Amino acid sequence: MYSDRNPVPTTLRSAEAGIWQPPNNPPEEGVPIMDGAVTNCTASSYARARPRLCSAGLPLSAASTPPPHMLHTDSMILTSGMCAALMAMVFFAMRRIPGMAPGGLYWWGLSNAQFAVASALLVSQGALGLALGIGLSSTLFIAGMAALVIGCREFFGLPRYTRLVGLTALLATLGLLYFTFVDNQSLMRISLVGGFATIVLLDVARLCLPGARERIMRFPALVLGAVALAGAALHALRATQAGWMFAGGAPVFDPALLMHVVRLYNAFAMTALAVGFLMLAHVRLRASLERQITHDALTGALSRTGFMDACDAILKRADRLGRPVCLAFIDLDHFKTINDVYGHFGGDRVLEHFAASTTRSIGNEHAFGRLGGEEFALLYHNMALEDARLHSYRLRTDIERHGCPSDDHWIMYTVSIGLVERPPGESLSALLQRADAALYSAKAAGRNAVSVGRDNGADALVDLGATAH
Ligand SMILES: Nc1nc2c(ncn2[C@@H]2O[C@H](COP(=O)(O)OP(=O)(O)OP(=O)(O)O)[C@@H](O)[C@H]2O)c(=O)[nH]1
Repeated sequence: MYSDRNPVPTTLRSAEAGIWQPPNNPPEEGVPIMDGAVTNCTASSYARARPRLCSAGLPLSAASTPPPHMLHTDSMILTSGMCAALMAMVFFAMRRIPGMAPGGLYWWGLSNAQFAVASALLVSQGALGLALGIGLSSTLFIAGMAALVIGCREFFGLPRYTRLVGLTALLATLGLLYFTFVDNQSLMRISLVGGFATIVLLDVARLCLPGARERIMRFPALVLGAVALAGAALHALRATQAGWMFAGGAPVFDPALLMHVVRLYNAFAMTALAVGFLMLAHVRLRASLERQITHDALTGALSRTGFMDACDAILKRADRLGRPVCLAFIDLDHFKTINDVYGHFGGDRVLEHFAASTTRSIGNEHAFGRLGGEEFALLYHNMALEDARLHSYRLRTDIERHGCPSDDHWIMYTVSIGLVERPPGESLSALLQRADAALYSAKAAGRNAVSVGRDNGADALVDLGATAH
């Protein structure tokens, strides 16, 4: 039935591919949609070809209604545009959560808003004409892609290169406008937009995939990387083929089919990328909230809650493996006086200095936390009493000798430490009480001291510093 003089109508060819294109919504001007005689079908030639649907045995009513098993590209683009609009609202709303503002959310919101408008323009191209339908929607698509990659760079804490990305997007847009209004060349438009999308998606994949190394980011990072890589491959293929055809080469893949696949990909990817970014933002928000609960904001040491949780885990492990555990209760001496002399800010510097010095002096397997004010605790895991006493002694003497650097002077301060070893099976609260009692002894003995508490409740004061009084 079909020949070079009477080629297969687009609807039927697309139907073979499982993709339905409504006959009264012609493909982009000048895009070759058929092999054989009609190699450069325009809207008008498409309109001329339309009656052949009927002569091909397909009634017009059937041709204008998508068969139920096929995909309707315009509906998909419109649906994904609506999803993009919703996602934009979600990103802008999330941005208001404290601490989330510099996480790329503004750019992702902007990008989704641009995709939403671009989708609406794209599906209305029949009614809006070339300028708004193709020109503006492609411009918005380019701008959305630029915002997407800037958001990614900001999220991962890298330089945003806003000017470079913006300049590249501007050049692509100028080329697009030239090949729309000055020299109407759809193949060059496809090349430009596809080339720009390829670069952006490759960069997004390059930025996201390393995030998969972090356990909590693995899933969204892999999803984003895979979607971006697939998109980069598709856009690169279409852009290369369009450039090749512009240079006079014959198409390797069916251009109409490729166009539909890319459009379907874009419709799917807009939502997939937005959901992926949302998952990344959620992971970041969760980690930040967890850190706020488990860590002290001023010193970076574990908070009381974080310390208790870490102690529970360490004690369970120690019981299971039969390992020794010691607990040191540490209090900064005369801290009220430090505040009075150096101000609250000076006192804060001392707290930060002590936490940093202690953290530096212990490994990751021990737990160190700020229990409140100027009180800290250190749980030594897999360390017998003598080693823990030596560490406590060194910590006390280092603090006493070096003090805390401040603007133009040193704030000298000391610490008192109560140390106990845990007999197997002792509860955390009992251990804490004994360490507190040992600390009380160190304070009572004049401060700047390490007091070791014994199992039977007696304290053995083992070391007093030079400045103790
Ligand atoms: N700068 C600063 N001061 C704090 C902070 N939290 C608690 N403080 C102060 O720490 C001081 C603790 O004073 P005290 O409990 O009397 O203890 P002290 O002066 O260290 O005396 P001793 O423990 O007996 O040596 C109080 O003045 C609190 O205001 C903080 O986060 N920053």
